[in-house]
Amino acid sequence: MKVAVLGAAGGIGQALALLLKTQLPAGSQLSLYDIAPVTPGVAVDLSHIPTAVKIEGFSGEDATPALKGADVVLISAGVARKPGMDRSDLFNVNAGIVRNLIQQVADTCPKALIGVITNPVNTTVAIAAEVLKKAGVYDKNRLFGVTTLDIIRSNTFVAELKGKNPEELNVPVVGGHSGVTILPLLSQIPGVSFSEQEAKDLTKRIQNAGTEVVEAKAGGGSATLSMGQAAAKFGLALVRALQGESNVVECAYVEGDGEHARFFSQPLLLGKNGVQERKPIGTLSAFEQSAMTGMLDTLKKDIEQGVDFVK
Ligand SMILES: NC(=O)c1ccc[n+]([C@@H]2O[C@H](COP(=O)([O-])OP(=O)(O)OC[C@H]3O[C@@H](n4cnc5c(N)ncnc54)[C@H](O)[C@@H]3O)[C@@H](O)[C@H]2O)c1
Ligand SMILES: O=C(O)C[C@H](O)C(=O)O
Repeated sequence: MKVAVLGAAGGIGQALALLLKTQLPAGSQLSLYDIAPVTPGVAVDLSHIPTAVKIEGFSGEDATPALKGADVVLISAGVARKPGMDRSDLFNVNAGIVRNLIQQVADTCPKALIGVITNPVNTTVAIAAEVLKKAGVYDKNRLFGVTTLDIIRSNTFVAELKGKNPEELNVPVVGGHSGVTILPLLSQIPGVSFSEQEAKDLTKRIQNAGTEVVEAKAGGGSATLSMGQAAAKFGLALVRALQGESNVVECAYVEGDGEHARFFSQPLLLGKNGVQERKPIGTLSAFEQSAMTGMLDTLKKDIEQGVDFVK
């Protein structure tokens, strides 16, 4: 099993690489790539950790050596937000970066499962899909926008509010990954209930959690460590599914049947070929239903922007 991390010298990339070096199954290969010249050094540093995971690092303009034979590709290359910015403000720089890297994935490891972390995820995943389509290798079951951070944040915040063990919670979060498009389904948590006001306030906190970190870091970037953990959780789930483990279910932003929007985050059963089954999002509360209706225009515009960029 080979996992490639693109953007591996960055805040997320280094945290993710550390977690993968220590948690990938024995015998796996971990390949790091970033334009930053330090990347081979990051790999040397991690190589001294005594696990049976072989690691190598590459830098420069060409990601091909890192991508050769990759089964899973996780992409966090790109710029991060500063206070006062929306995720959509990252489009101008990150759209081109994602287009270029996905083109290299299409050329080198077209069958890999791809997890896009780079923001704005609502749009960069649409860019990735269109690039893969143009290259004739698009499989909608193999391309994911990584929204796991919204789930782990929801688990944490719900646990804090309700005195629960966060590790026993798994809050489904559907929609997209920015502002109002992030919709935690708080009504579906077994054994936990919320007043109308609690549900409203908590939903808002989850939607603004990225901004909470951006403001706290005061110009020093956005979430990197919690995102490293989230990306590792998602990447390891893909690996477990590829290895034949059953009942691997994670929420992620994928192309579905278009019932709500072309791309939509929902619970997915993962298998050897990526998405094995798109699970229904279940019954929504009146508040969630209205939030869902309210987000769709924004989400569809975000997707359209990505499609237009590649046209
Ligand atoms: N999906 C999510 O939930 C989520 C969460 C947090 C951050 N993000 C996004 O992840 C991205 C990375 O965040 P970060 O904090 O790691 O940023 P960072 O600046 O710390 O790291 C980004 C890395 O990308 C590299 N890079 C830039 N252009 C590249 C290219 N063309 N090819 C290869 N590497 C390139 C840089 O050298 C840098 O090492 C941002 O877009 C951020 O908004 C997404
Ligand atoms: O908020 C950001 O810009 C980064 C990321 O999408 C997050 O949710 O923390």
